Amino acid sequence: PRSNSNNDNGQQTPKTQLSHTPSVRKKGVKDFEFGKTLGEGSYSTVVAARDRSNNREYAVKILDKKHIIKEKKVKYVNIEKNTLNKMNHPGIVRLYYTFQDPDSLYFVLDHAKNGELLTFIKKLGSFDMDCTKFYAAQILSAIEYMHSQGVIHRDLKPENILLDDKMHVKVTDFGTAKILEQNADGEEDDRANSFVGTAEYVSPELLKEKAACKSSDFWALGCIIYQLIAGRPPFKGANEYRTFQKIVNLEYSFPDGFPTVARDLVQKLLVLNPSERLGSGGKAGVERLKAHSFFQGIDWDTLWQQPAPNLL
Ligand SMILES: NC(=O)c1nn(CC2CCNCC2)c2c1CCc1cnc(N=C3C=CCC=C3)nc1-2
Repeated sequence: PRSNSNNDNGQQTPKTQLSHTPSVRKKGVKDFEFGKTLGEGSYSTVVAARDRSNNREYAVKILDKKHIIKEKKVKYVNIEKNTLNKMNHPGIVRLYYTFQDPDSLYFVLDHAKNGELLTFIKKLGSFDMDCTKFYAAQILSAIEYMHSQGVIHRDLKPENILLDDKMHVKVTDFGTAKILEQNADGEEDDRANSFVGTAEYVSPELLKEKAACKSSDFWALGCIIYQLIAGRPPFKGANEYRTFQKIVNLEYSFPDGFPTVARDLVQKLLVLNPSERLGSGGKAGVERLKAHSFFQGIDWDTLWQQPAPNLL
């Protein structure tokens, strides 16, 4: 969590505002030189941008106010901003500050220059075990942190796992995340009933009970580890309905040559009952997952300081 002296600009304002201290000016569109479009959503566009004052590169998410209101997405936009504001971890895209103009909201975020993990899976076909272990460990480290902040991502997939200039993981797209503390009174979150993630990575409990839980992110991790090695996700039908059927019936198989230790881990993550999934059961559950022999050799304390293994 940021120190509470940070203003909207994410900049430190001196605790005692001395009279001669210049007031911190809010950034605006004119402070940036916008470049290529990185992605488009139904009510947002993400554009690479350079801050003219310090030449720093960002990804600026531009949200159209009229569209947000028309599509009744105000709640999602607030969830995304509140979630990102809570996050302070090397494996999660950082929100530096926000500003607005009459038509749009602007979220100034980390720019992950190497794009989506999916691009590298497609380019390479599959990852070797060292690369798979490193990226699975970084994704798990980011999930562990998110959960410690009471946040479930709910839509983890190789398209939302970005890679920065050091080829380290940057998880993004928290627009459909669930903040657990919002249901302090234990009320079922109505969004849990409406939102379903991306077909290939959605957990059986989200399909059957419409109840996302932390364990749903571990299910997605199992699908991603399988895909890093096999080059394709474990559950893929001719259409979304067929994919959902495969998931709830746990209908998948390992290709020949799938490493045994990875097979054992995936089998312990792709478990229909979320409470029996490896990783579930709070901190102790995550520690059991991190201790799995698949992660042998991973130093969790220095993981984010290590150079990424060479993918190519
Ligand atoms: N929805 C978002 O918040 C978001 N969307 N993108 C681009 C998407 C493209 C499709 N797959 C998911 C990401 C971003 C962000 C956060 C902030 C963010 C930071 N860096 C990048 N970098 C990219 C570099 C090359 C290609 C795509 C993205 N992208 C984003």
